[in-house]
Amino acid sequence: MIELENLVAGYRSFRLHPASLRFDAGKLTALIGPNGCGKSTLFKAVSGQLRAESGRIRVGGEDIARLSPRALARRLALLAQDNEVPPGVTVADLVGYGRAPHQNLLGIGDAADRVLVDRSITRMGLEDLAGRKLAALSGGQRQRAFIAMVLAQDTPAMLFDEPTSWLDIRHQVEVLRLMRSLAREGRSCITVLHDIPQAARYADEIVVMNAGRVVAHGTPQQVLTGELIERVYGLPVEIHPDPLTGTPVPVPLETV
Ligand SMILES: Nc1ncnc2c1ncn2[C@@H]1O[C@H](COP(=O)(O)OP(=O)(O)OP(=O)(O)O)[C@@H](O)[C@H]1O
Repeated sequence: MIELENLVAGYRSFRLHPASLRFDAGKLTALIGPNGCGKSTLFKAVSGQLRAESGRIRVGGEDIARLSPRALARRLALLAQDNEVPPGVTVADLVGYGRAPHQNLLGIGDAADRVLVDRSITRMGLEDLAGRKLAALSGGQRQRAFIAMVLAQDTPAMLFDEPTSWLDIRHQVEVLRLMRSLAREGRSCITVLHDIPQAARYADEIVVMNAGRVVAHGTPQQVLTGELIERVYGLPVEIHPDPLTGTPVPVPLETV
């Protein structure tokens, strides 16, 4: 479980308004909101990359301010939005880095680590690319390698910042299904998504942010009203049911 209690964090020119939220284990939550509203800032605070100015963040009941970076990395993994590609590193190396927080200080992994690395590579369909250098991969292949690294970290809490960007439609669906099954395994999973129909289909809950504030939190049916989408995104929409799942789909009121 991830709990935020009156969390304030940010930069000189941008600050999150005090946020109190609970992300339960077993649930996939989608974090949505316009560009620049503070979604990545929230993730940076929860993953310890950005110090909270006030308030508390608990992961699995423990205050992250009291955890070492290594101890936090054994509890929470983050797929960042912009991942640097270290030169010379192969897919298998990168996925192996996911095990680092669990290994001794010499970085020596055991058989169980290797099994997890192999399983993560397979789960992302990267078997044929395992020996290839990241720098020589396409954007989508690289994104899948970074997701595999998060899988190998095997933490009870996982944050994904726009995991479907760069991916073709089949790989998008696979990643959405993967995040759901990671949640069903008992983890707290939170993902930033810009595709609202996908968020509504796959997420158990949706958190909506606007201008640094959490403005709604609930099930897709509860949260995704035309009034809210128009207020938050400044775009008039009509809500239609998804033809397969019945979940809400905002349709912009504009014809080409
Ligand atoms: N390192 C930084 N230093 C100063 N300001 C920053 C920094 N990173 C982000 N910001 C500012 O904080 C605000 C929120 O940015 P953030 O990246 O959290 O938005 P976001 O909701 O994730 O946006 P997007 O959907 O475009 O990814 C923006 O106004 C941005 O310019």
